[in-house]
Amino acid sequence: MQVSILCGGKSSRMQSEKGLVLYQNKPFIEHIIEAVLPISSNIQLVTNTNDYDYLAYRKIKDIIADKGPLGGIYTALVHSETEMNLILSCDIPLISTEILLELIENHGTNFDVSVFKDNDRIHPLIGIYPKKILPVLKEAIDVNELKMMRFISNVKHQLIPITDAKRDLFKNINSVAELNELNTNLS
Ligand SMILES: Nc1nc2c(ncn2[C@@H]2O[C@H](COP(=O)(O)OP(=O)(O)OP(=O)(O)O)[C@@H](O)[C@H]2O)c(=O)[nH]1
Ligand SMILES: [Mg+2]
Repeated sequence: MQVSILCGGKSSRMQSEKGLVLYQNKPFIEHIIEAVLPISSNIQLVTNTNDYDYLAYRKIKDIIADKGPLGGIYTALVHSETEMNLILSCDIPLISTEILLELIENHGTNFDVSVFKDNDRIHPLIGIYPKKILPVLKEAIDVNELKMMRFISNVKHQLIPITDAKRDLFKNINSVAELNELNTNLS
């Protein structure tokens, strides 16, 4: 299974490349790769900068620039060699192999997209996406309808519930304040 990590955002809240900020002295991206490796070493990073060149995984640039995570997923799927794809954002340093396996194992074959849902929200950037949804993604980009939630509602999708106890694993860290809190509370 192809795994794609989206590293193409503007990091405007973090103000430095989000995938490379440190949690427990290790860049976020390396935490994520570590969680992924027991599942697949077929990893590609969707990034528009050279900041990730030190990592020995394939880097690909957004085919259509500035289309947000949806555009990143589009690029990931165009380059993917497998029908089924695990898509991850670069700002989830607490993600674990176990929870990713839970997603993969619960992905029903009669659904196209599978994403986690907790009590508050859906997590579209920890998800299973098939190559066959590429035309739907392209259409969304063409009409500039870039909201992930809107996109998901337009495809056959499965919401996989997660318990409150596991919620922290999904924490996405967007700002310096959130990063400081993470490093203070959880290290
Ligand atoms: N490839 C690609 N990934 C993107 C793009 N925009 C956002 N992402 C990724 O999508 C995930 C979630 O995006 P955001 O939380 O909005 O990240 P961001 O845009 O870098 O940060 P903000 O500027 O603070 O919103 C992160 O992994 C980003 O790297 C894009 O245009 N291209
Ligand atoms: Mg953003």
